[in-house]
Amino acid sequence: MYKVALLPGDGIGPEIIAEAVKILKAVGEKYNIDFQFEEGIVGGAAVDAYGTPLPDKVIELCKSSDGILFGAVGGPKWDALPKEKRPEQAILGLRKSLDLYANLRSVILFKALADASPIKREIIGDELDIMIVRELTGGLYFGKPRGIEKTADGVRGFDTMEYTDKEIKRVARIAFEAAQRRKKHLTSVDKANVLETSRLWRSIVTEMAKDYPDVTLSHMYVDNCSMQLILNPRQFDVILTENTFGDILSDEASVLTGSIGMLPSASLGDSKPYLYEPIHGSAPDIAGFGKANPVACILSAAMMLEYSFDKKEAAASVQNAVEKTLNEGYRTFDIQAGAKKVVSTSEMGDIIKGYI
Ligand SMILES: NC(=O)c1ccc[n+]([C@@H]2O[C@H](COP(=O)([O-])OP(=O)(O)OC[C@H]3O[C@@H](n4cnc5c(N)ncnc54)[C@H](O)[C@@H]3O)[C@@H](O)[C@H]2O)c1
Ligand SMILES: CC(C)[C@H](C(=O)O)[C@@H](O)C(=O)O
Ligand SMILES: [Mg+2]
Repeated sequence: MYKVALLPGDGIGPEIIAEAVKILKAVGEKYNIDFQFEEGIVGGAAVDAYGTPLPDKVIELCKSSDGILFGAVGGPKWDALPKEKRPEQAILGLRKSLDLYANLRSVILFKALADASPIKREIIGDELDIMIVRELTGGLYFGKPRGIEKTADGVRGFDTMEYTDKEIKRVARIAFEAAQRRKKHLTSVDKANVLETSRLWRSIVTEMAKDYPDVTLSHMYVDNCSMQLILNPRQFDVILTENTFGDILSDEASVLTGSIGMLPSASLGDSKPYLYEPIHGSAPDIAGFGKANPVACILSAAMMLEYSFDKKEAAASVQNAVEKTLNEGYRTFDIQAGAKKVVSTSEMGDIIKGYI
């Protein structure tokens, strides 16, 4: 029996979580896996209900679970709140309090979606499989001091970008090991021509490469990487980068696959529970219309089957069901190119479920 904490959040969060649960239940029946689901209120919904985006009882629920499936948080309703009350604190707080320092963002182009990508076919090819390993609990997101303060002649806003050797080593180890299981090529992305944290990052990653002689390591500046992802995406296997760069590069990389609604992620640490979430946000512009693509959330659930429960066959069945659905021409509105039929969020979930 696996206890799964469901944290739907705001906007399209509840819509996509409902589809992922549908798929997990179907997988459970087929592969004889028992799930016990328990829901927690986070983000703007929790601000409205409890006055805080991440209630203590949700952290307790997560700590007592075997896996956490997170939807998305945020929206215009809560944008003017002070930082501690913003819905985004829910996901930032969970990552930090569970020490989930490595975020694996899987960038896979399904063959059927090659025409949904705005990148020319000859550049993107038929298949694309990049793994972005994003550091998740350090850098600008959590560095101190930070703030906004009055000065003699105006106002000053400041953030701190910081990394320790230990923080760099632990996430780099995960990236080297991921490369070992894949095509054995690691690109470490930094801004070592300007930033001190990047210079430390580069020297540590270079030193560590000696322990992974089967992995080819290269370094790339982040500005060049943002260009190379569009110019020649097939050069990449595993990309390792710090928190802010990884946030930006992964949204960019998602476009290669046709839509940000296709990209799942797994947030891992030294101990379980791990957390799984699509890389996209709460998409307030389409929330409530049944237009959200549930695939990123469904594939996040598949990552949970693999990384938290070691159910590789069940995880592969979800991946295959998504592939069959796309091959049959079913599409949500964000990936319409080549569609035989454009379907709603819940119809997409039903069709995928049918192929489990
Ligand atoms: N992990 C999270 O909870 C998370 C991640 C990113 C942004 N956010 C928050 O979400 C809110 C909206 O942010 P944003 O608009 O910058 O980013 P977003 O990812 O929510 O949306 C960007 C664009 O992508 C589209 N999109 C996103 N997911 C989609 C899906 N599954 N199917 C189809 N289209 C999809 C949206 O409609 C929108 O046009 C903000 O409050 C932001 O802070 C939360
Ligand atoms: C909502 C926000 C805090 C979050 C981040 O910046 O990490 C999101 O953009 C993401 O990519 O998961
Ligand atoms: Mg982001």
